[in-house]
Amino acid sequence: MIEAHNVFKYYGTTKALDNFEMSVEKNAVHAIVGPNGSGKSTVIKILSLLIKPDSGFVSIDGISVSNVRELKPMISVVPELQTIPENRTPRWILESAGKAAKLSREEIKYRTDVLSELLDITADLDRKVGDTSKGIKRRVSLGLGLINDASVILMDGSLAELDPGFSVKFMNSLKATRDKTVVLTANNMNFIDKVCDSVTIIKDGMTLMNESMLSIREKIGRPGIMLRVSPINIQKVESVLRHQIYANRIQVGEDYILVEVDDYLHIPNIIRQASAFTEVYEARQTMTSLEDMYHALIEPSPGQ
Ligand SMILES: Nc1ncnc2c1ncn2[C@@H]1O[C@H](COP(=O)(O)OP(=O)(O)OP(=O)(O)O)[C@@H](O)[C@H]1O
Repeated sequence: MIEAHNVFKYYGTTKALDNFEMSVEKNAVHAIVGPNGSGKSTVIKILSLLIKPDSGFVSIDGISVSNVRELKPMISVVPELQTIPENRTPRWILESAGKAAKLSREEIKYRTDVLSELLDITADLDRKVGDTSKGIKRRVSLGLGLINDASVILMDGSLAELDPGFSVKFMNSLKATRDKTVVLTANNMNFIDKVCDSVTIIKDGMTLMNESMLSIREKIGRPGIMLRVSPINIQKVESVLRHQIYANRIQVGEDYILVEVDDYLHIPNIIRQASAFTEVYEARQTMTSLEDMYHALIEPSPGQ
């Protein structure tokens, strides 16, 4: 639904995007992650039709981003916090945006009510934004991004300052509508893992990875167990475990053994075998996370 291929973008002599590639499926929630200055906002600005790529191809629903007039009604960008007027109420702000989007009076009323519920701002609807918390201001900005019911929602850091519980609930409600494609920038891997359908990892304007969470989970989702054990006989335990066909990777420290397996089913066997030779103080399931994968991609290994 959203395609970006061979995209280059310069600001003067600064190369912000360097052969950038991204594919996002229709109605997916997609995260762009990367270090500061890697080009995330530049991608969002191109999709928001605010700037043009220098070369390459970017399209939404098969329509090139150069076709601004056709694409504009399909896209909504969650505005930056500083654009939210402090001396107005959330109700006034949402209703004014509804009028600007040429919605009917009934639609404005309906959408303001629905959004207040979704954003959990009903109690603050008639207070001046300046008298409310930063979180409420954020929620109002999200409301502005949703008021015209566009099919593509762009969020550049728009979920910052919100408590994680709210962000996950909010995104899940958006996903439940099944008629919105959301592209967001975020750096909380736990949040991305919970709500996103796909991820692009970007560094220095280049795509390091563009994949669905499903295929990422297949790659990283190898279960394991961390055993905290007595140092006595630890080598014996290691040698026994290394002979087990289901123990894929074993890491041993002074007082721990970390074993990766194909299936959680094998974990009781591992605990049993370790307990036969040494004392096991703690057994904890582990899983390589999206965060681990991100750091492995972003941070070059020593010698590189
Ligand atoms: N208007 C501009 N003029 C000059 N250089 C710019 C401009 N906007 C961005 N850049 C540069 O382009 C590169 C990519 O910036 P961009 O804002 O897209 O990165 P980002 O990943 O969103 O960063 P952050 O996480 O810090 O917000 C950076 O080197 C940045 O300094």
